[in-house]
Amino acid sequence: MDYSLYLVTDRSLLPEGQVRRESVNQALVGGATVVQIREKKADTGGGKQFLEVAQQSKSLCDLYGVHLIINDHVDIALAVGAAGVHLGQSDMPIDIARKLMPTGTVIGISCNTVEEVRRAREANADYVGLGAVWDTQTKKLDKSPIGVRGLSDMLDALDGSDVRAVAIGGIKTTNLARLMHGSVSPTNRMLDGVAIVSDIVASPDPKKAAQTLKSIFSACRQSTLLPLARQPLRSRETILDKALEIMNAVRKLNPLVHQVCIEFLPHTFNFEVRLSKITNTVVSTQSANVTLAMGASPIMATAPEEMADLANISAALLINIGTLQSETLKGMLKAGHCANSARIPIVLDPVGVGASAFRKDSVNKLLDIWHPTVIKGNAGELAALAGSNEATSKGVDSQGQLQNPVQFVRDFARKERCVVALTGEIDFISDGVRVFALKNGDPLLARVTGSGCMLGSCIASYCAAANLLTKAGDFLSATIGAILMMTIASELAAKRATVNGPATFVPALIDEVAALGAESIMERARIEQIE
Ligand SMILES: Cc1ncc(COP(=O)(O)OP(=O)(O)O)c(N)n1
Ligand SMILES: Cc1ncsc1CCOP(=O)(O)O
Repeated sequence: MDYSLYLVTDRSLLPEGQVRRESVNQALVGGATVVQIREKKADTGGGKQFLEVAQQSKSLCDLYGVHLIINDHVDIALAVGAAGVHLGQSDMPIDIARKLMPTGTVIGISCNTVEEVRRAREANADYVGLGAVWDTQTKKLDKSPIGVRGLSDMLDALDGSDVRAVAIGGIKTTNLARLMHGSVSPTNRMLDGVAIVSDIVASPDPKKAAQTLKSIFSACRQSTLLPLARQPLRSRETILDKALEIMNAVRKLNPLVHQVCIEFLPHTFNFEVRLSKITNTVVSTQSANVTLAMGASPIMATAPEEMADLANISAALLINIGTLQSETLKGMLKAGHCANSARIPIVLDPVGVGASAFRKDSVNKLLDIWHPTVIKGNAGELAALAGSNEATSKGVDSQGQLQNPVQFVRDFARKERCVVALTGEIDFISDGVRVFALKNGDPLLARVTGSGCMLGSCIASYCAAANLLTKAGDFLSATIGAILMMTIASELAAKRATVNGPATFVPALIDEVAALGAESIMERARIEQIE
């Protein structure tokens, strides 16, 4: 059975003038691969009404060779010869339904926790409906939404089994790509399908809605989600060469602030990058200045209304939560979503995420809606995000150490499916396969506010350039390159005769960023490939 686009019906959501049969018909033309009859209104109207809807749907599905599933009612499934039933946790147990239904019947069950997935597996369910992923208007939820990243552990619990998995709840064309990216398990297990109610049923054009959902689903399964292990492995030298190539490209970016479009002149590599930044207000001048010093062009903007426009003219997005407020959070949600749609890299700097529940909830919300390209943080921040208590945050600073930073950074990158940069005395960077340790940097970096935020700006600028250089940007090299540039610039700045301490260090650092050449990087880079 092909679970990819699993339509769940609900006629109470039909737009005015639309009839149920035609809505299902259009969804089937658009590519729905399974249809589940879930008609709560017909349910309360008695078995006869539900039976009629099920019979009508069965003949329609037969026309398209698509499987029909009945929600909750084994008797109706039997009566219409449906391919299967979908059961809730408080419905008839799977083993009893299995006894009543003919051999080969598909039995699916709703799961909201890893434990429920384990039980479904033991009970030989054919598939699990994982949800609700997000809040939904279609049903009053009695349990909290799982969120995209929660799905990954549930998929992991199915590893090595034939049980298929579909996600349900709040899934729309606008968040499907994030769902597909963010839910992949550490063993590369992906969703087999997505179950949709309102985004198809309530649409004025159910055929188009189904087509769009199906094409996003297929594209995500085929391309973006190539197992990490299949990515080419890279040596230390190759990574450094690539990082230098990106550095050289960044050095040639035109620094004009008023440039509103991206120009790419391949023969000279003299292109202009506009970097859209939602950043904190403590260090925004410094962050803007370091961006300019590198050659990129910053735009500081937070209003949700302008995010779509900015994503179209920006080459990268930096999200820094240093001075997070409810209003800026809305802008961040929208900005990341628009950046994902425009396929520009997003760098997330989760400043002090472990310091308050508001920050933690907010970052989890962000990561449930959009997919970051790079997450950069200190041990306390990344531990808080990964749910580990090995290191903690004191305000925005980190306290305590990670026992095994190499394993931590690799596993976290693998889980989030992005590049992770763990900053500290030694910086560890991983794409989930390779792990690099960088040992550059002057201690003065830790004595001034905003050096981490400036680093976020550098990484975002390098990712912008990497994305412009090749379609599949090399964000691991870009992150390494940016960290090397910033930390080596700090070493050179600290040596300057004019630098007497933290206050004189910051302007010298920005000067060194502006002046730094590839030779200094080659000479000074202390980079080691650990894995
Ligand atoms: C594919 C899929 N997954 C989950 C559900 C929810 O089913 P259930 O828990 O039985 O809740 P109700 O549908 O009865 O509200 C589903 N229907 N389909
Ligand atoms: C039946 C069900 N079970 C969990 S969420 C949900 C409804 C999903 O509807 P929508 O796709 O409109 O969010």
